[in-house]
Amino acid sequence: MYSSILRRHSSSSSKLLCTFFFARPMGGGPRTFPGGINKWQWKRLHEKKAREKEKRLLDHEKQLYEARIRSQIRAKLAGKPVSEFSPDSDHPNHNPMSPQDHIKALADRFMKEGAEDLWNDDDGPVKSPPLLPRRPSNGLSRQIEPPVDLRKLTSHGRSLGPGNARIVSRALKPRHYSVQVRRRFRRNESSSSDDGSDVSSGDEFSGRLVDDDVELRGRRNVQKMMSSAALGKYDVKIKRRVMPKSIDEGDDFSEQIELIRHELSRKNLAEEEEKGDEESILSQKRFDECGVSPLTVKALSSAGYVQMTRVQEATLDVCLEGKDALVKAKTGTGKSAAFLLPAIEAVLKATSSNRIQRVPPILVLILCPTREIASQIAAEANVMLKYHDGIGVQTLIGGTRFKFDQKRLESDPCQIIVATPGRLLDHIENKGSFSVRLMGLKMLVLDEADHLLDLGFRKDMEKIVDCLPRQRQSLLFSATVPKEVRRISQLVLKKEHAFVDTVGLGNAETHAKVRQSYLVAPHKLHFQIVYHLLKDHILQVPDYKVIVFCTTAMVTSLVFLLLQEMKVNVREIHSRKPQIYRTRISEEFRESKRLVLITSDVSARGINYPDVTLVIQMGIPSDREQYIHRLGRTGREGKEGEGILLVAPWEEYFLDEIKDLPIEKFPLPLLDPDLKLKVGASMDKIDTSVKEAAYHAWLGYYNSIRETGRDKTTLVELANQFCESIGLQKPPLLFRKTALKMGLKGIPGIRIRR
Ligand SMILES: Nc1ncnc2c1ncn2[C@@H]1O[C@H](COP(=O)(O)OP(=O)(O)OP(=O)(O)O)[C@@H](O)[C@H]1O
Repeated sequence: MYSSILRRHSSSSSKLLCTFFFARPMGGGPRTFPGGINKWQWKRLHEKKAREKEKRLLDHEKQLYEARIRSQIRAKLAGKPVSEFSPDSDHPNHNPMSPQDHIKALADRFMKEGAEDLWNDDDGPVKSPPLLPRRPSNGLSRQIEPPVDLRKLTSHGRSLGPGNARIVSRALKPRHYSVQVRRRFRRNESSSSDDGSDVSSGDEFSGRLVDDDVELRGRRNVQKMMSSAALGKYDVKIKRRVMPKSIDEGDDFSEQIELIRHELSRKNLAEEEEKGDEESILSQKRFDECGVSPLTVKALSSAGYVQMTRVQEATLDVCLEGKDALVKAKTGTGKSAAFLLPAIEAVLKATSSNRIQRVPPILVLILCPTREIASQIAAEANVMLKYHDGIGVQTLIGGTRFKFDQKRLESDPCQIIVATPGRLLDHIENKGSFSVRLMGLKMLVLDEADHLLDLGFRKDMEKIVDCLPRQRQSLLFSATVPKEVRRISQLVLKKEHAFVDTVGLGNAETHAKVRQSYLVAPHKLHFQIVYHLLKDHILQVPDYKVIVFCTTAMVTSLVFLLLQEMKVNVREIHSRKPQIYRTRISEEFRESKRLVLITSDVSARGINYPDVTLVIQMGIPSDREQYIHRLGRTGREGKEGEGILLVAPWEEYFLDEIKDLPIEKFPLPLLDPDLKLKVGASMDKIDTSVKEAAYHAWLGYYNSIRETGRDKTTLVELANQFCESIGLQKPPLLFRKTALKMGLKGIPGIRIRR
């Protein structure tokens, strides 16, 4: 209604204005115009006509342009100079052209300005066979595509858009593309291409700084270059490239073929080398070239570290510049040193300004999800600080005496703190002076960042971040960065942070050198299968070192006792063990060989046990990320490893979450008939209280997983199957309160304690 009133008002006011205008001649132009229209209507009419004329001209020009391009292609096909042809030449000569000219014609066509508009689906950018096959076929048409000439064609100094680049040939090596754009194309092409040689020269593993903005621009570019206007039927099809027999006569191609062969084998070799390089975690850069303190370099080299790993190389510059960063790199690739190096530099920088303060500030705070990781990082920091007098590192972790922490903080006020969130909060909330010291913080690091930003830690994290100064640098590191975490990371990071992804979108987050498989078997066979797998592995790998992950602490304890009973050389680590015990076992396992560690998820992330040969996961992990981190305990530092996931048939749904990873289904092994009796006899020796605790924990674990916890009746049935498999006659009693909390009260099969 408002708009119609407005319209009416404006038309009446313009009428008024016109009357005003034409009532009094203003000296320019007639009052009335042909057809009795007024000046404004006349003006609008002419503007419209001018626009239409302009459009017609443009259309005409476009047609001419297309015709010109077509005729040029015909001309090149005919092997005549372009100038000889006019767009409407009546007798286009389709003489066969030389192979070089043929390719040059193609390349030229796509290098013309606006050529992206000439490409359409008929040209088959993705589906068409690559111009340079790995092995040249016998057909001459394929053999005569010397990459040397193609490179010559690009040296015209013309800028190729990525869209063109994928078409012209990978042999063109468009070095001026940004890494992320090239990667995108390689990924797109990888499924259809058996070549991919050029694009893979973009280091798959090497650091990729993906500024969000740049990423977006890259994507827009791609879209632009994928324009779909067409050359239609005039386009040069691959079929036409077949060399007519006549051209063979008198021409000796043997030299050229030899050249191509040589070129291809050189390329294949380079590819192999690159592949080998990709699997190595080390980069070409040395620590003494990277601008960190010589004392740190000295400490690193005395610990045997000379070259940086790829993640270290990719992140160091960004971190040293003081930018916030979110870093994703595969497990076991040296992320700890990647954040410790800039952390030490931050301390050096802050202490060089040398303001003597009564209470020295904490300059770097490193947060980790488990005590083991915190201790490990502090140990690594101490190695790097070997020659830095006056710089210290301390841990604040649960499981130790709070008072003891306080005494250490007072007697040795160090600049770097490595902490678990819970204990850190205790200090923040209980000791005012600690919060004051935190106000000088320069750098916050979150190791295993996705886990720390997970629901379990989120509240603590929010409280901690609230107590920190806003003017600080924040670094987030993890091997897995789910989309949701990227969003939540804004809680800690500045908006304009860098995202350094050394894995690369679409690439597996696991190591190629780690063989992954899964077995599906009913619960009652799980213990027998695990024993069989261990025995088999121990026979095959003399220096074996195996980690078996269990779903919960109490199930871990049960599996440990069972395997110990069966004379396997085992140790256990889980959250129900005292910290001092955990630390001792952790150190023992780190140093040793020929040992099996049975553990819960406390060892899933961040812990560096060198040379683990096999990781077995009994039952599904809580999510995809946890699977990757557990598996990441093997195949560290670019070494080989193996991972086996053992699931019950109803857990198979989880495989969907990891279907993009290179995991294969293995058939069930042939189990020794005596094994059932052996397992049964050993199980009988285990205390019932351990089994009952395992049942409760099992129920709690699967109840907490969205997919399995939904259908309570099925869950309880499955729990009772587990119960049978561990040799319990009846499902253990549950406290009413617990059953209520878990939503299991009244579910058939649940027994409530009276
Ligand atoms: N520059 C280097 N040269 C040689 N070895 C290195 C280098 N940097 C780190 N390492 C070693 O690589 C191993 C793995 O390092 P680290 O534990 O930091 O990996 P990570 O990426 O943090 O793994 P996770 O994701 O499991 O936490 C360690 O043994 C570490 O000492």
